[in-house]
Amino acid sequence: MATDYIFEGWLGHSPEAVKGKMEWGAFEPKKWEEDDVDIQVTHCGICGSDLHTLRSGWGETPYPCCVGHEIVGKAVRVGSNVKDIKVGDRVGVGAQARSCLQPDCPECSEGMENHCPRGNVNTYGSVYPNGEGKSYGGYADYNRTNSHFVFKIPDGLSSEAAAPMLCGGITVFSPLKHNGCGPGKKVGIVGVGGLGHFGVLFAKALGADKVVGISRRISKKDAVLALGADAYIATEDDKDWDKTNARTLDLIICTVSSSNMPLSQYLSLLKVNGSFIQVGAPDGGNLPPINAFTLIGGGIKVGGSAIGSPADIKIMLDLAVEKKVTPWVETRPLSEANQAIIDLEQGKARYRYVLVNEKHA
Ligand SMILES: NC(=O)c1ccc[n+]([C@@H]2O[C@H](COP(=O)([O-])OP(=O)(O)OC[C@H]3O[C@@H](n4cnc5c(N)ncnc54)[C@H](O)[C@@H]3O)[C@@H](O)[C@H]2O)c1
Ligand SMILES: [Zn+2]
Repeated sequence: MATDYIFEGWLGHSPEAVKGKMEWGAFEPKKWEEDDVDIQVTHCGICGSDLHTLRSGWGETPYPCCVGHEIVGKAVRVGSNVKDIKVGDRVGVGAQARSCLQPDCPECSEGMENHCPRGNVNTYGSVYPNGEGKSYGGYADYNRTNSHFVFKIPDGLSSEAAAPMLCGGITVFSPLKHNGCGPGKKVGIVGVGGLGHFGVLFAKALGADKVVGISRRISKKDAVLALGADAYIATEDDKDWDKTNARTLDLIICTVSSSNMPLSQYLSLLKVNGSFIQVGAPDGGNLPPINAFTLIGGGIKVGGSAIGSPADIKIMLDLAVEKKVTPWVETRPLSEANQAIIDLEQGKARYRYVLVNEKHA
């Protein structure tokens, strides 16, 4: 197989990159190992995390950094240890590129690689252990990732639909699945952006009785109902929304990453024994304070969730085919990635931008 391609992509060199200042350039992928797959990238979704990382919102990013962790493309080089992927297969990579995968790791050996506390490497902006290099994401021509975190894309899914599922989709699918979303349950999704729109789609696909989209303005109502939500709450436009809807939901998934969101009011929407799962990740990490009596009096639980395991990603992709889950995607040329991140920051995406690599698609 030919291995004479070069790794090039959009590189952020400083926090200014988030203002549309990424520059095209070459990068050195991780050192090749026989567990790896090289992917000729055709599609890459734009996740809110790309913006946090470009601006060093979660701590100093190791620039230069090529973001993008919703990658789909063609396998062009496959290591000799890799069993289930062939050259030519259509494959994808999400937000995780490595975990320790050791038999004595409770998380890895029990299918929770996404929570592995040692040797975890993000698809971009991480440093591999043992001098293998840095990780670089999918706003690029090629990507190199350990095959444990490379997924075959089922025939029933288009590449532009599958790409954003690999981070945006799994990040809501996993907490929905693990917190009882299904028949008989009423589920709220707070923040209807990329993740939130997947929250509505997957809560319906999992069979929830009622799915409520919760966002700030009334202007998104028709679109969110068209996505499949049964009801909509506009927290800045509906008067007394928290009182009218108090104790109506079994589960809330919150995708908002603002440190001053009305958290106590969101919690008041939960029934006794209800769960609130935070997936939005604010710059700096802080959420608004929670009053103990809100938790005690309401008998509610607050938790968090990180992306999803490889096993859950496969289950999600199969469910998406079976239930014909169709994300609302707007494709943008990879050459215009800088404008696309500006537009996402300004809230223009409806609901996920997917970059298409004109050279390979
Ligand atoms: N937990 C994880 O593993 C994980 C994985 C992926 C992304 N994330 C994080 O999730 C967050 C959302 O990512 P995304 O890709 O959906 O971003 P996005 O920009 O597509 O969507 C965010 C949405 O939240 C809305 N919003 C912002 N402030 C709000 C507020 N105060 N009230 C209600 N809505 C508000 C915005 O209008 C937007 O629609 C980001 O912080 C991202 O880093 C976490
Ligand atoms: Zn992401």
